[in-house]
Amino acid sequence: MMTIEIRTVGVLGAGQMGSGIAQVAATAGYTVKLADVDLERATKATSKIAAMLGKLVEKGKLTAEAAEATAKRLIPVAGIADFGDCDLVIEAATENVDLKLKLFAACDAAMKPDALLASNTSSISVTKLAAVTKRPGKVLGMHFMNPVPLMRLVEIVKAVQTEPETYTTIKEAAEKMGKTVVTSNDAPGFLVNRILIPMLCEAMFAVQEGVGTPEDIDTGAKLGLNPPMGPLELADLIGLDTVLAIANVLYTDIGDTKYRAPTLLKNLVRAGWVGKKGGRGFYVYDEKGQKVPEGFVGTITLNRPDKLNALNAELVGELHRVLAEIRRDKDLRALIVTGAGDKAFAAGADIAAMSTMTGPEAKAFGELGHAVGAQMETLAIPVIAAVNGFALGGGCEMALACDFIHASTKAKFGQPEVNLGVIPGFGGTNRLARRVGIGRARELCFTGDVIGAEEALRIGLVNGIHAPEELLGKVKEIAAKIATKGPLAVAQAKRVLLRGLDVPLPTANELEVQAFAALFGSEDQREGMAAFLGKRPANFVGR
Ligand SMILES: CC/C=C\C/C=C/C(=O)SCCNC(=O)CCNC(=O)[C@H](O)C(C)(C)COP(=O)(O)OP(=O)(O)OC[C@H]1O[C@@H](n2cnc3c(N)ncnc32)[C@H](O)[C@@H]1OP(=O)(O)O
Repeated sequence: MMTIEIRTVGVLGAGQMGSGIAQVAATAGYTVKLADVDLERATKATSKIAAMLGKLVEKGKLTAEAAEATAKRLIPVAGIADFGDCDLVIEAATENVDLKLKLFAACDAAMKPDALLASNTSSISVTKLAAVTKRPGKVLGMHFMNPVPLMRLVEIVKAVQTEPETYTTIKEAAEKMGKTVVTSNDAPGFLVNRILIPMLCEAMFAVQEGVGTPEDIDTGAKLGLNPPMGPLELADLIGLDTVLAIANVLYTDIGDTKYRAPTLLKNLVRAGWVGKKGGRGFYVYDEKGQKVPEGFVGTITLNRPDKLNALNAELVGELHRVLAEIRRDKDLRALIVTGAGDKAFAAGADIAAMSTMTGPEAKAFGELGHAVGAQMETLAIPVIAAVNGFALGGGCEMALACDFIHASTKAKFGQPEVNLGVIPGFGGTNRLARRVGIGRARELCFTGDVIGAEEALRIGLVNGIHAPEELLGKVKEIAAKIATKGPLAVAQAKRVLLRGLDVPLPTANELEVQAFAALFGSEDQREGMAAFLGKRPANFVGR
């Protein structure tokens, strides 16, 4: 039987995998039509690939001429309808069986009869995909590894219906793209994921059962077994949603409980912590995809949930002690303050305790709260409030003493002290006025009104609001991002921003100039600028 000669390759899906496949196919000399849900996405991905090629030129791995010719071979298209002249289409959409079946039927309808159709699926039955087409003999699996341009393997998966000529042609195409081919029959997980996914899940079971930390598990695997990355790092790179989808296919199709997904994996995916692409999985990543070192972000939890974390002398005193300890910790780069339970950050100073206080006792209590506020404001590291519920009275005041506030959508803020015949006593009146303006602060303090998260966002009391289950994760991401920056610079920015509030602008500007100059000559200033010029991420040490 005659087989088609491959000149034009269609790639469906312009995400990480599809873009990688388009890049290696174009580099191999094929004309590549790249499609996604719309032309805009395909065009964006094509530009990104061109930029990647540019980087290879800078690194001396590709000539400028070759990069230009490769980029010219990449054509973004509006959709599947543009695949009519393609000799081979490689589908690289999300790992979802219903979606892939739909896309396969649509590709089949749009493509010329003798063209070949491949799926980059990592687990879905290729036989099932072939069966929805009118060309089942011309269908097979072409499973590239991530990142496609760097990974040498392509796993070719033969559907039951795949004709030998289809296999041979695709194998040659994969080899032309610089890949080594292994061949698998159509079975759940094929060859690579049949081995890999249970291994990744086993590492997750070990975390779930408390056998070891993610760091120890990854280090143990790397140094003991010699793969380039640990199983949890790899799971984060693949995407935890993808790992879960494949684990579910293995479990459902093979029917053996040894393939079940760990609850921990399911929960991380439910939380939206899908790994590197989402900024958080087993590890936290900054916007450049760099892993943020653990231990740089601390969390204080106000922990008296049966009283909605109401602040009595014991709790405020403990807070004072812990903050003094944090001040001595040279490793911390950001601090989060939040409340225990799902109802309150802190519903105020403890009314029962205050109800019997004399004037001097109230003064001492107020001064303790002020001392805590001052500690938070003058720490060298940023303090972020993650307000997970009620932040009333003293609770709102504690949040205001933090550098900035993020809140859950069900958070409530207010200074309701006037209802009790008193006024804020932990710095709330003046900090609230500085945060939201004197008029709004007056209204809140005079009426005792309690406002919701949306209103708090609108008036600038909080910087962002998030679904309750996402709040802490989002705040940790922000703290983790700060932890990657120059600690001395962050500390100076915090100091100048705070002190600048209380002095005339010329004095504030003078403070800024002094702080700016003081940073020069520090290791971090030299490192930050050298890293930029060297086109590499900076590694700040806080000196
Ligand atoms: C020197 C002075 C220093 C600083 C000045 C600061 C002053 C203040 O902060 S004054 C307090 C301001 N806060 C308030 O007025 C809020 C009081 N709380 C409430 O209005 C409600 O609890 C709520 C609307 C926040 C929630 O209502 P609900 O969902 O119905 O919960 P409960 O009321 O049943 O609360 C559960 C539990 O927590 C106790 N609790 C709540 N807030 C406080 C508080 N501020 N002080 C002491 N205890 C508090 C509440 O009594 C319940 O306890 P029991 O289950 O034992 O009854």
